[in-house]
Amino acid sequence: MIKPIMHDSNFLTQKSMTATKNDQAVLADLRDTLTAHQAECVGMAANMIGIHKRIIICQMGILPVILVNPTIVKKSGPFTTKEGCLSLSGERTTTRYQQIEVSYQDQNFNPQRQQFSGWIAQIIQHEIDHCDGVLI
Ligand SMILES: CSCC[C@H](NC=O)C(=O)O
Repeated sequence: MIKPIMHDSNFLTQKSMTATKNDQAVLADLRDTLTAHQAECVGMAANMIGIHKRIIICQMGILPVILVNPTIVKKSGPFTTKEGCLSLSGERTTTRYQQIEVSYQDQNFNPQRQQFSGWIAQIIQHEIDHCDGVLI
């Protein structure tokens, strides 16, 4: 189901909780909502649609990929950049890392560990920050 986008910074700065298999519906809602906003949005975290669970979705090429309970376990190559966010107005300067290694569960809740770099790594870092209540 397409959900409304949250803009309340009190809500968005709270930390999200560990997701479980009971949160399957959130995965579908994130897919539907990202698809509805794909012209202006490359990634979302569940709290952006009102759910404080650690679930993110990132546009990887044409494929939206879901990462459940993602954690950055390694990072290298810091750089400064500007980002926007569907939940905020304007762009803000932030520090990101070129390369990251992420442990997470996939959409079937199977454990995964994967390296990402460049633009996709940047989107994942932005969305994991959302899970921690950190806004750009
Ligand atoms: C560079 S990461 C930007 C991510 C942002 N989405 C919000 O969480 C967006 O503009 O899609």
